[in-house]
Amino acid sequence: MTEPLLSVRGLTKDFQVGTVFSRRRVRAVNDVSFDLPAGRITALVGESGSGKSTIARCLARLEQPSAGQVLLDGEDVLRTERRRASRAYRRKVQMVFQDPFGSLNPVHRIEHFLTRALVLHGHPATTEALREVMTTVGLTEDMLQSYPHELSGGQRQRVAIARALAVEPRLILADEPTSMLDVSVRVGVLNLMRRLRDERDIAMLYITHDLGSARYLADTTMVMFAGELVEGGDALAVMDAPAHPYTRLLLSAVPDPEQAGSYDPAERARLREEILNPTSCPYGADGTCSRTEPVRHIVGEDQGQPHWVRCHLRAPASDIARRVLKATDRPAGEATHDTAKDTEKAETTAA
Ligand SMILES: Nc1ncnc2c1ncn2[C@@H]1O[C@H](COP(=O)(O)OP(=O)(O)OP(=O)(O)O)[C@@H](O)[C@H]1O
Repeated sequence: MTEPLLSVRGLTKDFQVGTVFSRRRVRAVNDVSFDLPAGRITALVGESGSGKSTIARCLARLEQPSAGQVLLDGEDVLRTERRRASRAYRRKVQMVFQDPFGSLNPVHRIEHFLTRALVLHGHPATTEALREVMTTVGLTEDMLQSYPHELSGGQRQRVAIARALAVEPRLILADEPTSMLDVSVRVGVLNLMRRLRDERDIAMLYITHDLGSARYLADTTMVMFAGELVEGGDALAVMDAPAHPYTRLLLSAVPDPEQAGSYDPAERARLREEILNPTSCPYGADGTCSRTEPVRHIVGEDQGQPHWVRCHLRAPASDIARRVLKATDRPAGEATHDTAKDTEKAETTAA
């Protein structure tokens, strides 16, 4: 088995919120570990506020993790580049933001964004280089002279991907890259990501709350709930045989176009009840999962689709590690990220 390109170990992120008089800590990400192999798309799915963007922002070094390791090619960059990421790290790990409108400054032509990315990372911004990167993302060379408002949302997101690609990254962190796009152009961006994986061996972390697109695009899927990873593995295995009550709840919201009546509000209500009901799901009010951490174990072997889940309900009794967790705040409130500022920070804070 080949080494993963990037490994995350025990990643934890706390935010301080509130006023000077009522400071409190919000744990947005708690002890998360996973690998991102080259040439694979890994989807990170979960509802709003579950901590997906915080993970991406920690990996892009826009946020400083509170604890954990981020190993790029086996080297813990949080130790070796403690204060801020090196230029080499930023070149290898690029981020594409959700908002294709906010991430491109309207006063500049497209050529400016790509030239700037190339120059910042030490590549000559030749006409040939610009043409190549535009062609790769399915845009024409004449669009280099356009302003962002002259392009469609889908085209703008392709420019954002082109900007990331210009520096020849090995990992792209794509945070809801299609959620602001019209359905008709979404699939084009998803297909572009797939092509980049296949042709350039790029690793991708695809963050989404759209399970349909995760199923369409991803090789591996990880499910995030309240700051923790609860289930993961082969994308089809997770989607076809979800083991965690929360994954089943998420999937129950996705209608199957080939199956009439597949969106069943009564079934969805039952699943929600299963999560909230202390006798059926320890994530509920009896708090088993907040007192003792469920260990990862494998499910679905009997159906030939093994993947992992962290759930007391699914654990054989012998598997349950009775490790007492520190009391942690659960995520609350809304994140306020400014895409334009983030883009600028991601570009310019290279050491
Ligand atoms: N800068 C911040 N300051 C305080 N709390 C934050 C900050 N950024 C995120 N959070 C909190 O951390 C939690 C996780 O937020 P995050 O944006 O990572 O979730 P998400 O799963 O990406 O949601 P969405 O899909 O809505 O973007 C939320 O409760 C959020 O309010």
